[in-house]
This record gives sequence, C-alpha cells and structure tokens, in this order.
Amino acid sequence: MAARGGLLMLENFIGGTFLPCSSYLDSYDPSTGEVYCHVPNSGEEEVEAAVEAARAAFPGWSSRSPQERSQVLQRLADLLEQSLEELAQAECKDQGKTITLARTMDIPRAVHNFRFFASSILHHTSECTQMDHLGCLHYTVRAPVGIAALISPWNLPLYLLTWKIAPAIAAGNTVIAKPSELTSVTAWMMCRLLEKAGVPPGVVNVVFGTGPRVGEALVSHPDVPLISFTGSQPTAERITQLSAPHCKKLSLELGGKNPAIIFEDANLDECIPTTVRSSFANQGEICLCTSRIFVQRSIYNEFLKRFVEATRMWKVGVPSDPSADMGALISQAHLEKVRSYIKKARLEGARILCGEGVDTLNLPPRNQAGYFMLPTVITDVKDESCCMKEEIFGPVTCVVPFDSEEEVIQRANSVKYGLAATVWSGSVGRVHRVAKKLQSGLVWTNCWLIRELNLPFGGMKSSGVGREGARDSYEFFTEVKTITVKH
Ligand SMILES: NC(=O)C1=CN([C@@H]2O[C@H](COP(=O)(O)OP(=O)(O)OC[C@H]3O[C@@H](n4cnc5c(N)ncnc54)[C@H](O)[C@@H]3O)[C@@H](O)[C@H]2O)C=CC1
Ligand SMILES: N/C(=C\C=C\C(=O)O)C(=O)O
Repeated sequence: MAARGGLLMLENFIGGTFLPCSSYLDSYDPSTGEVYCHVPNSGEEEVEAAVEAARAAFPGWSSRSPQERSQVLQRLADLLEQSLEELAQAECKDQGKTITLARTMDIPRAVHNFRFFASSILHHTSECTQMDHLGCLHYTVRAPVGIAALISPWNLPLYLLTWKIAPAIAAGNTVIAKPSELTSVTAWMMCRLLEKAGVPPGVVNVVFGTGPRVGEALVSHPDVPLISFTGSQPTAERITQLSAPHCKKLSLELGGKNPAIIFEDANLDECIPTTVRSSFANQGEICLCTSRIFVQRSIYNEFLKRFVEATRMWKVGVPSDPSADMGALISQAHLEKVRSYIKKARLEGARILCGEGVDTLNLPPRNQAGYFMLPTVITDVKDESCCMKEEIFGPVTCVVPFDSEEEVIQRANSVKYGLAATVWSGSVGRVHRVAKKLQSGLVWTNCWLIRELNLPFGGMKSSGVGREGARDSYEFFTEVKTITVKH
C-alpha cells in the first residue's frame, strides 16, 4: 500500500499485481467532507493492460471444472468473512453509511454472494430434446463468454460489485471490474485476498477511476464482449450507445421510483417501521427504496401522523455511531441535488412535514461539513411533481392519499421506472391481484427487501434490461449453443 501526504493511496489490480497509476483522484470522507484517500485516475492504458491480463487468464480459468472454481469462491468468501469488521469499517468511512448497516448488510451480503454462486454453479443442467422420427437428439451446452466488464455504483460498493464478480467468475469468465470512483476502498481491499483464495492472476482485474475516462474505455473495448452495469439511467444510455457497434451482451440494473401502496386493512404496526426503513435505509441511497407512499384515504391521517413520528425517531448520526440509523450522503453534489428537490416541492406548494428545513440536525463540530441531512417527508404533492416522478436517491419520501384499487395501480404505474413496489394489505386476494398488475420487476407484499437470490432480480421500463440471480446470471455470463446429433 502506498501513501501520499499520510493518506491512503489505492492502486489498480491487474494480472495479479498492484500497479500505481500516473494520476490520482481525491476521495472524500462523507462524514467530514475531508479528502482521506487517493484513487487511481485510470484510462485507456490501464484498460489495455487489464484486457491483456484477462485474455491471458481466460483459457486456464474457463477450462477448470465448476467444482474447482466453486472451491476458489468458497475460500474467497471465508477470507472476506474473516475480514468482516475491517471491511465494514472501511465501507462506513468511504460511503458514509452506518457501521451497523455495513456490519449487518453490506459485508455479510458480499460474503454470501460468493458462497451463493459457489453453490449455484454446481447445480445447472442443460436442455435435451429428441426427434426420434428423424433420428436426432438435440442438446444445449453453455460456455463462458470471455472478458466481462463489471461497473458498479457507490451506494452498496462491495455488495453490488461482488454480486457481479461472483457469478461471472463462477461461470468461467475473467473480469475487469470498475467500482465507483467515489467508493473504491473495499474493492481494493478484496484484491489483497485474491491470491490467498487461489484466484489465478488475471481472472479478477480491478481498474479504478471515473466513468468518462476508464469506464468508457472499458465498455467500448472491442475485446470485452459483455457488460454488467448498475447505476443511473443516463449512464446506461451512454454505455448502450458505446457498446452498440460491437453488439455486446448488456445487463443494466438502473434506478427506481418505487411505490408503497398501503390499503386500509394493512397491519400498520408492521407497515410503518418497515416503510420508514424502506424509505430511509442507507440514506435512501438504494435503488429499491420507497419514494412514493400511497395510503388509502380512510387511514391517511392516522398513517401520516404515525409515519412522521416514526421518521423523527430515525436517528441521523456519525456513521461510526452504532446507534445511528442513517449516516451521511455520498457527496456534496449529491446532497445539493437531493435538497434541490425539497426546494422545488416547497415552490410547488407541497408541505414538508419533517426533516430538511423543519427540524434541526445535531452533529459534533468535526462533522459539520459532512454531507448530512434529516429524513424528510413531503405531502400535498401532485403526481406530476418532479418529486413524484424522478429518482431522488436520498432520504426523501412523498405521502399521498388514494381511494380505489384501480386508481392506485394506475398512479403507481404512471412513472417511467418499474423496479420495486411494496403492497400492504391483510387480504391475500388483493395482494396477488395488485402485485400482478404493477409494472415492477419486484413486488414485496407486507415486507421489504427480503431477497431470494435464486430468483430474477431487475427492473422493467427505464429500470433496466435483463435480470440477475442464480439462473439469470448464469445465462447472462454464458453463451448457449444448440447441438444436433443425427444417429
Ligand atoms: N443502482 C442505482 O439505481 C443507482 C442509481 N444512481 C442514480 O444515479 C445518480 C447519479 O449517480 P452516479 O454516481 O453519477 O451514477 P452513475 O450511473 O454515473 O455511476 C455508476 C457507475 O458508472 C460509472 N460510469 C459513469 N459514467 C460512465 C460512462 N460514461 N461509461 C462507463 N461507466 C460510467 C461510474 O463511474 C460508476 O462506477 C444518482 O443520484 C442516482 O439517482 C446512482 C447509483 C446507483
Ligand atoms: N442494485 C441495487 C440494490 C440491489 C440489492 C440487492 O441485490 O439485494 C442498488 O441499490 O443499486
């Protein structure tokens, strides 16, 4: 590890070796607003070196058996788990999330991603059909595609990067990962464990830097045939344009404007704390977070009163404080963007019931320049407002009343996104009926963010292209071939 001015200085990981870069970016601690780390500002040269390393490693890695690859993934999971506390501390400092969330969600899930795909890779079967009248047998085989580009965002850094690396290498591909330049530290820490886990040099390469520089060099490289991306819709559009001339395979996991639909027969004792969590967990910086809450009119006033009370109890604190529910937002620019939505809502005549501009944030002097804000509830807002249409990706949620089932389904579906919805009702028939009609890749009823990694994950409409999960990721990270044998 290098250091400049006493600050942590990351290096790219290419071909099993840490390599310095000719230029570096500043990376900020969101809880203080201070630079604490330098991140390589990689470009075409580093991508070229990573492609070379990944190409050289492909024949050996792809010809190993699934069992051999699975064992490597299991060892990596064990090593990550042994470093859980160190990784959680690093994620908390780098991203601004609470230490509790990093300890209980981000890092355990990163460990689980490797364990899960180490197991699922052992259980795939292929198809076979027969045409006896022609004396033919048909079957399919799958093979890894080649070098995968894996581009991940800043909100769940190691969690989302490993959700891509694990299935890609389990299937026999070699990878070039590009984490967000805002949160690169835990990916770099993981690289230090790869050799010990038995990952051969060049199988996992990590290049750090910005989207326009290193990201674009990677996605437009002719020898990188598939791209798995999680992030914003405008970036997905750019990646689609750059990759189109090469007809690359694309998996795009994008944003959401996720509705919660709360019927009058909902169990509010469960619904309210879960909806506070679904709105404000990780500072509202999860693509699955709720940001439009539709409440049936007969319980609207009661819900609003109790929801605002519960939101006021959601503690914003220094990320290292284990009792904090919410830490700092990712950057000054993002904080300003999130606040700008609240200003617009005010100008449109909406009411801010708690949070930004209403309540007072108490922080230690050292954290006054950090990127903190209070969880904020907006009401009296029209469906046409940008706060009800656009992804804010911060601790802001809107609450509005509805009258009928048909009406709320139509309003919930009236945005360009279609990622995740929650439906709260005591009626089994109703939850099935409504879930089927929602334009949403995921619907949680009477719960939120209970993940079954075997099943498809992803969004419809502008929330993405493709699905990830045990079988879906396997299909994405392999090419299928149909073979016909005449006997
Ligand atoms: N999963 C999600 O739904 C996420 C949504 N967002 C949304 O996006 C907004 C902007 O956040 P950003 O960090 O700017 O997201 P982004 O989509 O620009 O960044 C995600 C990743 O893509 C890379 N990237 C950016 N431009 C690229 C390009 N031209 N070619 C290749 N890679 C590129 C970034 O370096 C990062 O690794 C947020 O406010 C939020 O609304 C952000 C992060 C995650
Ligand atoms: N893709 C995102 C979250 C995924 C969560 C999961 O797979 O459990 C995101 O916030 O961008």
